Amino acid sequence: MARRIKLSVENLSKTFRVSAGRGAPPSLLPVLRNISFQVREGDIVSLIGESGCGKTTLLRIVQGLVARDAGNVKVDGKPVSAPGQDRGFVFQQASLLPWRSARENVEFGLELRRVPADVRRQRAAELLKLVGLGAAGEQYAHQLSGGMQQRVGLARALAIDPALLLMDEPFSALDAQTREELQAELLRIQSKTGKTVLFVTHDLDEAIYLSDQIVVLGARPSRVKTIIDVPFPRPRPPLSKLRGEPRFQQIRDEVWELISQKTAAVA
Ligand SMILES: Nc1ncnc2c1ncn2[C@@H]1O[C@H](COP(=O)(O)OP(=O)(O)OP(=O)(O)O)[C@@H](O)[C@H]1O
Repeated sequence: MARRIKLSVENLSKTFRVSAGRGAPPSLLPVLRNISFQVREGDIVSLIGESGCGKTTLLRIVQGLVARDAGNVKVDGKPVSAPGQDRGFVFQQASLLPWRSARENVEFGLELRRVPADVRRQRAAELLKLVGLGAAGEQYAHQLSGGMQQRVGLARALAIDPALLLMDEPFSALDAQTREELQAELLRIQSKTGKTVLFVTHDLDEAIYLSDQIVVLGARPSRVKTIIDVPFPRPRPPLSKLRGEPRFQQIRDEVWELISQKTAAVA
C-alpha cells in the first residue's frame, strides 16, 4: 500500500533582500527557484548541495521561520507558514540551556505547552533512554560530550512528538567516530519511532547511509537537479560495510558528479 505524503514542497522560491549599505537600495539574492519534492511518511530524505545553495533556507521555510516568496509547504496536506508543534528541529549545535539539566532541557518544550510535571518527567526519561542517555538526565551541558549533547537535542525535538523531524547538519561538528555512531543511532531511533525526517547534510556518505531519497540541489539560485532513490533495505548494516557495496559507490559517484556540475540545473 502506498504510504501517505507527510511533507510536500511545491514550487518554492525565495529571494533575500540584502542590505547594500546606507542609502543604497538592497540587492537581491535569489536562493531557491521552483523547488518541488515530497517526503513519504516514515522516510528519511536528505537535501544535499554545495555550500550556500540554500539548504538551510529551505529547511527554515519548512520550519516556518523564513517566509517564502512563492510556492507552498504542506505537512499532512495542511499549508504551513509559521513554526508549529508538528515540526521538531535539530541544529548543528545542540544549544542546550546551560542552567538546565539534560532532563530539564528535554522537558522544556513540554513545559511551554503546560504539560503536567509528572507526565513531562516520564516522557523525558523515556526519551533519554531512547537516545542512550538513560543515566545522564541530571547532568548539565558542560558535563556532556558533543555527541551526548546532540543526543539530548534529538530527545528534545522528539519530546513534542512532531510529525516531521527537521535536521540541519546535526552531526557535522562531531568527530568522525562519534558521527558514525550517531548516524547509526538515528537509524535505530527512526525505525523505533517511525518519524519522517528531512535531513540537511554536506556529506555524501551520510546522505546515502541514512536516506530513502536524496534531493540533489544545484548551485544558487538552486533548483532540484535530481531525486535519487536509495535502494538499500532497512535495517542497514554499518556504514563501513555499506560503503563496500558497488551500488553505494555508484550513487556516490552520481551525486558527486551532479553537485560538481556548474551547468544549468533541470527544473
Ligand atoms: N536572512 C538572510 N538574509 C540574507 N541572506 C541570507 C539570509 N539567510 C541566508 N542568506 C544567504 O542565502 C544563501 C543560502 O544560505 P543557506 O544558509 O541557506 O545555504 P546552505 O546551503 O545551507 O549553506 P551551507 O551548506 O554552507 O550551510 C547564502 O548566500 C546566505 O548568505
